[in-house]
Amino acid sequence: MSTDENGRIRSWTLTPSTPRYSPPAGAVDAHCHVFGPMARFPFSPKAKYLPQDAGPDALFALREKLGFARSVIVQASCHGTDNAATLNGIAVSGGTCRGVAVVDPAISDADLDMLHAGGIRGVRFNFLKRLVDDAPMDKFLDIAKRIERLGWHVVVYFEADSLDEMRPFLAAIPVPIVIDHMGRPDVTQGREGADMSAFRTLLDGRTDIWTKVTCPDRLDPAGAPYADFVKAVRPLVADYQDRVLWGTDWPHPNMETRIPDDGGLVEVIPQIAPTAALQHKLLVANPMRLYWPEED
Ligand SMILES: O=C(O)/C=C(\CC(=O)C(=O)O)C(=O)O
Repeated sequence: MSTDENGRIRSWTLTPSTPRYSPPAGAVDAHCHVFGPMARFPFSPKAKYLPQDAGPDALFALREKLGFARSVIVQASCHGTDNAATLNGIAVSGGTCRGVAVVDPAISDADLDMLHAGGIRGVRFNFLKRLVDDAPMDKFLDIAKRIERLGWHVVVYFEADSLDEMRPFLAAIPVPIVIDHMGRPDVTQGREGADMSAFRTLLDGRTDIWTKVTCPDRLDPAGAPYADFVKAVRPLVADYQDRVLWGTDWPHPNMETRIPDDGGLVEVIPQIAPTAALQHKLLVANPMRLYWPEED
């Protein structure tokens, strides 16, 4: 763990390995964040963690090293509902980033339009109590209805033990849904364990629910090379191949005691998506359809 003299935490490695696996041309990292830089983009007073700066330059350097061409910057809870840092990351990317915002339920239509012009293509609803103080389903549903005209989707972050209470809420959302990190299943239960089975039932209920097959570092307690994650997730990628996304999750918020090697995370890709066709869907075709539909 690295904490600086101001108590700001670094949850990412400064020396990632170069992966042996090379992603296909045009690969998209569909889940990453930027933190600050704080001097320009202060953190929210409600932030549950205070990270060191992890701005667009560091994101782009890592992306280059890992062999990715584009990124989807997901607004992290430490920036609250002020999306300025995310918009800045998109603005300086020369068209190679799009984003997912977190918005105040009272946001105006004009401000939603501004977010769209800035490259935002979805809104994130975070239900993790350790990250946010409240998650009002009725207000989230209202936002989900209001973003339909923009062609956006929602990204929902919850943990496996709350899946049942999420079902009616998810069923009422009128736009495509992307579930972060498969709703955080216990991957040690295996491919047919209770968590994975419940999650598959959710995916089977609607063809426009997508998921990010991300975060072996968060989900597999044994750590690299993440054997349980691979065993549980590979069948999911095969069975739902047109609605899976992959991302680094850099700079790995709250992972300061178990900082992953980003190169090692990339090595997991060919294990969960073992053919070139699956890799192309996971890393190029699927994220392009969702985030750059005009190029599809
Ligand atoms: O980045 C992630 O995917 C996961 C996070 C952080 C997060 O979501 C946030 O700060 O908004 C987590 O589990 O702590």
